[in-house]
Amino acid sequence: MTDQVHPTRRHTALPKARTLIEALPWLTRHNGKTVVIKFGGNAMVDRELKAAFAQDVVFLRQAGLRPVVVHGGGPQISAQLTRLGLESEFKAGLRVTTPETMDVVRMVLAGQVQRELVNLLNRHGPLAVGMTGEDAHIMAATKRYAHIDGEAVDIGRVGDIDSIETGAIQALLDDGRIPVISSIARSADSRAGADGDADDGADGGADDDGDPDGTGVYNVNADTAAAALAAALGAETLMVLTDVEGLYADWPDSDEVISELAAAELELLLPELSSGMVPKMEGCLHAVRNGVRTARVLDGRVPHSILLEIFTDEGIGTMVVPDKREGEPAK
Ligand SMILES: Nc1ncnc2c1ncn2[C@@H]1O[C@H](COP(=O)(O)OP(=O)(O)O)[C@@H](O)[C@H]1O
Ligand SMILES: CC(=O)N[C@@H](CCC(=O)OP(=O)(O)O)C(=O)O
Repeated sequence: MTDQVHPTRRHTALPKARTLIEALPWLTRHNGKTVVIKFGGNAMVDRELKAAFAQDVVFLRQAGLRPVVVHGGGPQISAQLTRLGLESEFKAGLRVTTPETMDVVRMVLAGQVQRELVNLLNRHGPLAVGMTGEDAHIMAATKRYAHIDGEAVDIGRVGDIDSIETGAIQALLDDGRIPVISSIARSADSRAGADGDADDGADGGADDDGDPDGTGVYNVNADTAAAALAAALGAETLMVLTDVEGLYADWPDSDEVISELAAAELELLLPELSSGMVPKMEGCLHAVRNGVRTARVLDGRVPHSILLEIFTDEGIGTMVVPDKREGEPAK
């Protein structure tokens, strides 16, 4: 019998076959499971990287998972504010959001960043559908304060997730689509037929949050939104793609990445964290404490970081796992 495959071709194809086989346990374990992927604005370095991200997400979908994308866009919002001659100010990692800033946040997240990701995903088929948390009442929020030195500081129309309605997202997933969600929420106080105000409307639409138009929308940090969504959807995994390799043990003095930590360990570490890592790690903690099996912080600047995570036995970045209950066997 003659050999059907040329020996050289067989030689080069073998490592590819091995790589695919290596991913089999991960793919089998995650088959039919929901994975929430947060793509941070800082990780969206260039179009090529964003296209590679889109390929990875489509790969997961074609491999039988239910991926949901939540995107950020902090640097993109800041750039647009600068173009408009407006300042960017952050407190405890959260953007101080005036009504004017809120308009820009909404415009950039829903009109620019989300559109680009939907466009890149849909090059692979009619898969992605973009929505904000306002759509179909997906996310409702209440006013969030920045906690600085034990004080609650007013940072405008920044919201904390109050409730999530997963119906629209589940319907899209059931239909084989990839939901792409912008982290904007309606006010939990806004009622059908009301003016979106938490107050009685006697001030002509303004409320205590500085929302003169009474639109009743909140700017939610994208890490916070992704974590809340992962928990509400009962996701298997939350992947947070950012612009560092993971959580550094002693940032900025050292770049030693913490590869794994349990929820209780992370809780102890939280007060020492700064800037963008605060909402990120708070989000990971929230996710694993609310049913998500693992939360990972990955370096989104590395092309195909999602696939690398899957195809690397020990994984990459920082993994947060739930606390092991006494008597529970190791997983
Ligand atoms: N302990 C830490 N480990 C890693 N990064 C940290 C740490 N503390 C603060 N950071 C900062 O957090 C940033 C990531 O958060 P952020 O800028 O909000 O990113 P993204 O846009 O992806 O959400 C890093 O670039 C780094 O400057
Ligand atoms: C309240 C708050 O800070 N909202 C963020 C929303 C976008 C975001 O979180 O984007 P990244 O993930 O790229 O940081 C902001 O206005 O920048």
